[in-house]
Amino acid sequence: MRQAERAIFDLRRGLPILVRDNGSTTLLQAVEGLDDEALAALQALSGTPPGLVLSSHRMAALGVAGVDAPATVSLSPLPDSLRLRELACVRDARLPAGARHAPADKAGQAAVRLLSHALLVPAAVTSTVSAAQADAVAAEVASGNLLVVDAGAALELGAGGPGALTRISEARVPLAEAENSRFVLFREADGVHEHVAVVIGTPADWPEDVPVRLHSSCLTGDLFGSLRCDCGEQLRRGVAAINAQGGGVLLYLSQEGRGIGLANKLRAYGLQDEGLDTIDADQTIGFSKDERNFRVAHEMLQQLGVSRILLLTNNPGKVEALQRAGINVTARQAIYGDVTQQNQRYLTTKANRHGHWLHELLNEQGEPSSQVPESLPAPETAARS
Ligand SMILES: Nc1nc2c(ncn2[C@@H]2O[C@H](COP(=O)(O)OP(=O)(O)OP(=O)(O)O)[C@@H](O)[C@H]2O)c(=O)[nH]1
Ligand SMILES: [Zn+2]
Repeated sequence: MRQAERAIFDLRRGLPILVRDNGSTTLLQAVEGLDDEALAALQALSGTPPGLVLSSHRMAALGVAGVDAPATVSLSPLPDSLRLRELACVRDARLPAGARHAPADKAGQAAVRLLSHALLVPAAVTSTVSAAQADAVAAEVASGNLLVVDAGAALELGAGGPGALTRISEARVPLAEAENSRFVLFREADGVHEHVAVVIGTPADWPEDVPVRLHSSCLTGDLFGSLRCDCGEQLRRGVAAINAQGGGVLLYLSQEGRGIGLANKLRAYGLQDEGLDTIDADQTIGFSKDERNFRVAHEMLQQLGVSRILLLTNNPGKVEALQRAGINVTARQAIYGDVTQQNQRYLTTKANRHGHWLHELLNEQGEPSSQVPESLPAPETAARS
C-alpha cells in the first residue's frame, strides 16, 4: 500500500509511475499537466504507443454509451498532448472517428483510482512496457526515478481498514456557536487527507442519540460565504444545532467538491456557468455524481466511541452509508442553508437528481414538490428503544 500512497505525489508532480499486475508492467502518467515532451518520453521508455484511459463517466460525456467501468481508448495516430487533454475533460469533445475502446485492464483501472485519489482529472496515458525496453525501465526503477506500484494495492486506496486513520492531535477551540468545543484531528494513511472531529460539549452529558453532522469541506462556502451553495450556513447552523441539543460531534471531512478536490470543483463551476448542472459538470470531467465514501466518518465515530446517533443531514446517502457501516442512526434532522438566487439551481438539482430531502425547503421558495419522507424510516439495524 505504501507505494500506492507515494505514487499520488509523483502523479501530482506530473511524473510517470510503473504499475505491475502479475507479469505485466505498464507505464502511466496523468493527462492533466502532460506536455508533448513528456508524452514522447513515455512512449520512448515503454517502447509501445500509449493508450488513453478514461473513467466510465468521461466515456459517457464523450457520447459513448454503455460503458460502466474505466476504458482504454486506442488512438492511432496518437494525438498531441493538447488534444489528449481535450478528450480528458473538455465539454462536447468527441473521440476521433475509428478510435477503438475496450474495458481497461487492471493497470488502467488502477490508473483511474490513483488519479481520482490524487484529485486530478481521472484520465491517464498508459503504455505496456515492451520486452525490448524492459532493461531500460528496470534501470529507471533501480535508480529511484520510477516508482513501482502494484495494481491491486492501488485499487485498494481509500478502502479503510486498520491503520487507515490515526488520531494525531487535539485542542480546545471555543466557537462562536459552541463555546465548549474541542478539535480532534485525524490523518489518513496517505498522509494527504486530514479530517477534524469537532467535539461539542462534554461527552458524558451528551444525549443518548448523539447529534452528529458529517460536513464535507467547501472552501468557497465554508470560509468565504459563497452564494453558489449552502455549505457555510449549514456548517454554522450545524454547530449551533448540536450545541443546542446538549452537544455531539461535527465531522469536518476533507472531501472538497464531494470528493473531487478544489481544482476540479472550480473546473466544474466553469462548466456550470456554461449551463450544465452540478452533476453533469462533474461527469464532464470524469467523475461520478458523488465521489465520497463515508468510511472515514465511520472510523472517526468509532474512535470517538459514538455508535448511536441523530444525524443532521438532508442527504439519504449519508444515512445509508453510516447504517451500512454499523452506526445506529436512530433519527435524522434536516439542516438547511438559505436559498439564494445563485444556489437555487444547485439545490434543486440536489433534490431532483441526488435525491436530497430538500423539497420542503425549496417548496417554501415556490419550487416543484415531490414526495419526500419527513423522517427516516426505522433502519433494520437501528433499534429505536
Ligand atoms: N463537485 C461539486 N461539489 C460541490 C458543489 N457545490 C458544493 N459542493 C461540495 O459539496 C459538498 C457538500 O457537502 P455536505 O455539506 O456534506 O452536503 P451534502 O452531501 O449535500 O449533504 P447534507 O448537507 O448533509 O444534506 C462539499 O464538499 C462542497 O465542496 C458543486 O457545484 N460541485
Ligand atoms: Zn459549498
